[in-house]
Amino acid sequence: MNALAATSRNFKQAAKLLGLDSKLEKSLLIPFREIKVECTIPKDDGTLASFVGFRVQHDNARGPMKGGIRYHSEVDPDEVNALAQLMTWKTAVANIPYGGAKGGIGCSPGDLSLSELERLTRVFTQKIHDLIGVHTDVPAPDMGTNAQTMAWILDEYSKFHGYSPAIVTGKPVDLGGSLGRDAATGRGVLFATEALLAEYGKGISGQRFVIQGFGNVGSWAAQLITKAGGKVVAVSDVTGAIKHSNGLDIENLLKYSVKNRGIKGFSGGDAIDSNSLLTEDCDVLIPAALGGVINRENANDVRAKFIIEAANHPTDPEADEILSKKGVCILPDILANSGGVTVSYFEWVQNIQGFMWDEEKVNSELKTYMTKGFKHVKEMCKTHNCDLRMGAFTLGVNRVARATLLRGWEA
Ligand SMILES: NC(=O)C1=CN([C@@H]2O[C@H](COP(=O)(O)OP(=O)(O)OC[C@H]3O[C@@H](n4cnc5c(N)ncnc54)[C@H](O)[C@@H]3O)[C@@H](O)[C@H]2O)C=CC1
Ligand SMILES: O=C(O)CCC(=O)C(=O)O
Repeated sequence: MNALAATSRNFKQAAKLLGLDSKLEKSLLIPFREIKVECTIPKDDGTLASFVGFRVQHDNARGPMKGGIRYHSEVDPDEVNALAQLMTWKTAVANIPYGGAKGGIGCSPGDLSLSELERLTRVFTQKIHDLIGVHTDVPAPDMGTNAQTMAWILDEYSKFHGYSPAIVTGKPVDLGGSLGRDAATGRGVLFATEALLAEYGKGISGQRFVIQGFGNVGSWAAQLITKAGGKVVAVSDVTGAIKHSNGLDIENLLKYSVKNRGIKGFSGGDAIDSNSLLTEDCDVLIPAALGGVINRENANDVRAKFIIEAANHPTDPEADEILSKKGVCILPDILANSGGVTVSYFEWVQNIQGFMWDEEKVNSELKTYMTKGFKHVKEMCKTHNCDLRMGAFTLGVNRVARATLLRGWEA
């Protein structure tokens, strides 16, 4: 099932549980605005290369639209649409004053030089600068983009609108980025996992984790879980997968992967087939890369007892049903990975106030938001007698629906 069909299906199920009016349901599903732009750049060798960039602004009932920008070869309009919709429900679950948006450019960032990436980012910003804004739509990093990408957007946007650090979050600390944003999604994953395991009388310590993806989210999650006493027994990235039943040395794996642009060839474990990573024996599985990776093809073979969705929409609805029958507990993306956008919110607040927080305050506020989010989701599970995914969807959709009704429609 494609990402948009899957996300819309979850939304519709939540709308049904909430008894939403059908016209309101329809209006919440349709994106506010979909932008598609052509981005042509000269390559370093003088030839031209053309790419297509997207920004989908899904909903702004609760505040400025917010969401990352992805650079990946598989970026397509349906996927960006689904990811924008997920951002709307995610910001509502986190209870931060934002709506949802997402952007992307269909490209392979690993095949572009730094200066080509800079030109591409600047051209994309030129094409969308009058449709984003500090109080309308605030981009951030996602797969294939990082703090440097945000710095280029900030600089290009500021040429048109004057110096505007709050136009993006996840930017370098030297340009007004927040301390703790880099680690925030992984740290939020840790806090959410702790909250979930505590329900089962368990802690991080002693649990065996498998993590798919070793980029920003996966590598931070791995480091923080290890520090908290968990054992990361297998990891994969786009270059390969590696396993060590006594726990991988994450610090050395990170050093190796930075130096070698991937984990392939790391000698501190056994190489395994990337396709088998998700079905490795473990207590907790953390997909932290692409969407749709847990599906009807492999769901039956998943051996984890818990799945923490650090990636966006890693689990297909068909897999959801299979896993539920197997008794696997899934902490859904719109709660599990909301730490990133939550600290993005803290960054935006700091930029607007012109006052920087120390890292301790960022991390402790993040813990408060993640713990509250988990508690509110559990309350919705009780009210609607549903699983955590529907608990999170009903919480998010209900908050957005209430804001929409309160604002009303122009006569
Ligand atoms: N960066 C952030 O703050 C947030 C990211 N997310 C989600 O987390 C996921 C990961 O994002 P980032 O870590 O930021 O991206 P990233 O670009 O920093 O890292 C992505 C990782 O996934 C790996 N990967 C790509 N294809 C793979 C494959 N076929 N098999 C295994 N690994 C593969 C890459 O090698 C890399 O290690 C995405 O789904 C993103 O939407 C969600 C919330 C916030
Ligand atoms: O930090 C943000 O604004 C958005 C992060 C993001 O794209 C996501 O949560 O999927």
